Amino acid sequence: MSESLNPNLQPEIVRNESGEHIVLSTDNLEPLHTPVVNAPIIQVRLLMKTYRTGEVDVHALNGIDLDVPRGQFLAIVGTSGSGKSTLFNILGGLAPPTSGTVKINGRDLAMMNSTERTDLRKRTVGFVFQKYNLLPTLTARQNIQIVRDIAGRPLDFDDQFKEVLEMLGIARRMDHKPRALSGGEQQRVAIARAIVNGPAILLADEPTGNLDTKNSDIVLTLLRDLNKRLGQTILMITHNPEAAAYADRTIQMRDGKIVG
Ligand SMILES: Nc1ncnc2c1ncn2[C@@H]1O[C@H](COP(=O)(O)OP(=O)(O)OP(=O)(O)O)[C@@H](O)[C@H]1O
Repeated sequence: MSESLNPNLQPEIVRNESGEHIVLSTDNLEPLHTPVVNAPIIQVRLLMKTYRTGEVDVHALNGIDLDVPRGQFLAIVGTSGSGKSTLFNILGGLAPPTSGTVKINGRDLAMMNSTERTDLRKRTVGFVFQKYNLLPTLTARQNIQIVRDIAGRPLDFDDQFKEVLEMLGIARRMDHKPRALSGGEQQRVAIARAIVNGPAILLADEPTGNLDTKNSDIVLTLLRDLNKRLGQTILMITHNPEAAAYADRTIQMRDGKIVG
């Protein structure tokens, strides 16, 4: 197992000397918001994904090259069917490419065994989806805690996570089940769940797709705060140019390629 996946070196949300919460990265145990001039945290080369449906090949990704520097907030826009979700799934280790390479933290996904890929999904990458995907029978607190329990690192909410919950504006909603929360609150619980293991990368697929303008603004502002204050690298898929405006950089996809 590589150093970056050593459980003793996994990213943590900790306090610095000024009492601020910061994220420590896996590979150098430096705060992620300290500029790191070496390799991009995500490096994609000549990525192809072809789906075969009957006799027809669909080239969902058609030669993607992409570098994402550590700590960047990147928006991925593009028309329906342009390959955004396919790219998202491959970057998160949820699906294999047909060819090409993806390196996360300098490690080639294709060279990882299934345990290492599971570790990647549990510790290095956090996911936020359009439909929140909270477990309906659990409270907000339990929805967040379960992720830490699975990783074998039970969470002390008060000590370790309270300020993050305050920042997300959901500290007083922790004992409610999802049905008692608004869509915006559910998405903020989903964001808390996605970052509770201190992942270096947050992948968000249409995180505001089900929200009204007011709640969209709240969620997007929070993502930007996470990026600026905690140094989280964020990749966000969106159809909405106003949402993309919250990011540092926007790439546009068309027909499985990056076109701008
Ligand atoms: N499992 C699959 N089998 C066959 N074709 C697929 C599969 N998944 C995606 N595709 C095709 O691959 C192409 C890219 O799809 P993808 O879902 O990545 O696009 P997208 O940009 O995320 O679209 P949307 O914005 O509508 O979610 C589309 O033509 C789609 O029909």
